[in-house]
Amino acid sequence: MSIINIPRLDLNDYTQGTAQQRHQFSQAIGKAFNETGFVIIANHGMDKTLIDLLYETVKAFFALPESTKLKYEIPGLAGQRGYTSKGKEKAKDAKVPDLKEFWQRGQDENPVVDELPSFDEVTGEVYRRLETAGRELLKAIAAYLCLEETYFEEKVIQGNSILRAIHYFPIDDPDSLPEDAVRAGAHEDINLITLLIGASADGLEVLTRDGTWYPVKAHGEDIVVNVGDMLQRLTNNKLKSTTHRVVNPPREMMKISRFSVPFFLHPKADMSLAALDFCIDAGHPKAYADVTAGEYLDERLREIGLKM
Ligand SMILES: O=C(O)CCC(=O)C(=O)O
Ligand SMILES: [Fe+2]
Repeated sequence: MSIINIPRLDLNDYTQGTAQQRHQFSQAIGKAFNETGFVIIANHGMDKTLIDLLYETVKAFFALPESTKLKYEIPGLAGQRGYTSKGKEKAKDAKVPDLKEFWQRGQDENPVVDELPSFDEVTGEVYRRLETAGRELLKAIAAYLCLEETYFEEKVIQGNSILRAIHYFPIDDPDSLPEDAVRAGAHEDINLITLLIGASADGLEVLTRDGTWYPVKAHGEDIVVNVGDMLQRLTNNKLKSTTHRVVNPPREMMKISRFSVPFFLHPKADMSLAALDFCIDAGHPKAYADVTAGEYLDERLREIGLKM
């Protein structure tokens, strides 16, 4: 039986807590990121009303006719803004694309959805709240690493973070699917950390160190936060970017859509991902070549089929 410990932490302990609570929060998130790469976070700054409004808005977008959605699929942007249609993105080593379509918004230059007047405002508000929560989490991680608490601040302010609203679309005839087709194939996230707003249905699983898959479920308004490859590179594998996937539901539930909204916290393109000195020693030789976040993002977008 695989043992996996995904602790639930209260972000208020860090943002409003005593010195001791702040220290405990940093140690707990660091330990979890060191062991499994995942935590559940409560009190992240988004209430139920905003999350419900977000899902309502996102569902309304994906319910638009395909021809309307395709107006917002903009060539040359590698899916980094606007709509990405079915069949475009696949996990790096997967043979077939994921069973999903999605919308991505960034810091600025986001296309406006003419058909849904509140779409930009609602997704923009969620973007800003998750960016704020993410910056606090990075402060706690910096403290765990014995860096200045503000180490990540100038690297992520006005960074390339992406809010992605995903629709795992209904499948009317599961027999028509290629054998390996899944909602989201096994992958690691590219960015520093990911903040995932609880999905509308089960399916998210993480790969434990002994090679078994373990379901992750956030309750209520809690969010799931995990380490991405950029933070793993920076810490020379001290913090783990754990493989995860979204499995298909049982056959009879394939007709039901699944929605989720991850926020991929990215730094600015010029941040160096070269391993921190103190993460390299005889037992932990330098594992990765020095690259910038921008170079690394480009390479990864090519691998998943979003960039030519
Ligand atoms: O839909 C989910 O629950 C997770 C999605 C995910 O892992 C991703 O988009 O990177
Ligand atoms: Fe992911």
